[in-house]
Amino acid sequence: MTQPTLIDGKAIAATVRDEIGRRASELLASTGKRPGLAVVLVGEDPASEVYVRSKDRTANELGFHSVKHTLPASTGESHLLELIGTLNDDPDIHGILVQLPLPSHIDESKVLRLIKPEKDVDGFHPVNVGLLTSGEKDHALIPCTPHGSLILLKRTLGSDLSGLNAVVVGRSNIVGKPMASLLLQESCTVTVAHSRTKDLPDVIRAADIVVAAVGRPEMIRGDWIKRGATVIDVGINRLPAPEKGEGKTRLVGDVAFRECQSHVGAITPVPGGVGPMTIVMLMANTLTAARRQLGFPEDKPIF
Ligand SMILES: Nc1nc2c(c(=O)[nH]1)N[C@@H](CN(C=O)c1ccc(C(=O)N[C@@H](CCC(=O)O)C(=O)O)cc1)CN2
Ligand SMILES: [Mg+2]
Repeated sequence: MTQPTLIDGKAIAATVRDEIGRRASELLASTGKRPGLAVVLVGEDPASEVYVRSKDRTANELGFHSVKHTLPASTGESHLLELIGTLNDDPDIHGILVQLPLPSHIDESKVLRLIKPEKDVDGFHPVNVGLLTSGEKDHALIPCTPHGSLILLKRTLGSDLSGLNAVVVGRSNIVGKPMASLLLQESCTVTVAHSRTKDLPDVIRAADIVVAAVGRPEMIRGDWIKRGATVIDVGINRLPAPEKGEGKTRLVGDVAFRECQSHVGAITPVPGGVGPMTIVMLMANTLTAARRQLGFPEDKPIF
């Protein structure tokens, strides 16, 4: 049994992060300014708290100006909108991120639409979505998880993905749809599969590239994946793990990892695959946003 290539998201994220650090230092030397990031968390979801802490810490480690706004779950929508307005007007803040999900009494799309598109480092504003889907991605801010996933694919398969059959499983605004747009722009033949797709195993069996973003633990079985395919598992599902002790949990992806090992070409682990890329691409977007706002846009996108 040949071992598949394990796509090491942690190691690849570290190289991207080094490059961001270098470019942030250059920016500081030429403008006296640091990229500024504001991260907003509403509520006490433990996973969101971990992600927000990690974003704030990474920004600080890179020498960015970083502010964290932690608001109680009872925060009213108008209060959150007011905070976004203040951050939109703050010249030291180049990137604004509102951690999702928001509490159910807040209209998520209303909040995301208020963020200035040039500060929308999540790439969720309709202006950025439009730029990405209309083939103007060099002027957009691209959602972090799909952008990071594309970098993992290119580091694994090389920069030319044209003609490959890609199946994206999941049609969310934050992963599935932007991932499909990115792969289409790489001239892949793209299929977006979802909960209503007929004969899902057979659809996936045709794929050279599988991007799994369904949010259902190990839903995609090993025998659905063709020999030699590259698998990007975006799923992060926390399951009880009593074998590790009382109350303990373990993380699994959307793909049954062990069933794939005998025949896939390359696969991302969970954890340690796509997750670390999400955080680092947020830093890349913050740097890009800062350069544009300070009048130093890159000649071409950094990544
Ligand atoms: N505003 C946003 N909200 C959310 C996003 C997003 O991109 N923007 N994505 C997810 C959560 N997320 C970042 O916010 C995120 C998820 C996972 C990881 C990560 O590094 N995962 C690790 C495992 C971590 C663990 O042990 O729990 C890994 O996969 O190795 C980073 C960021 C939803 N919300
Ligand atoms: Mg994400």
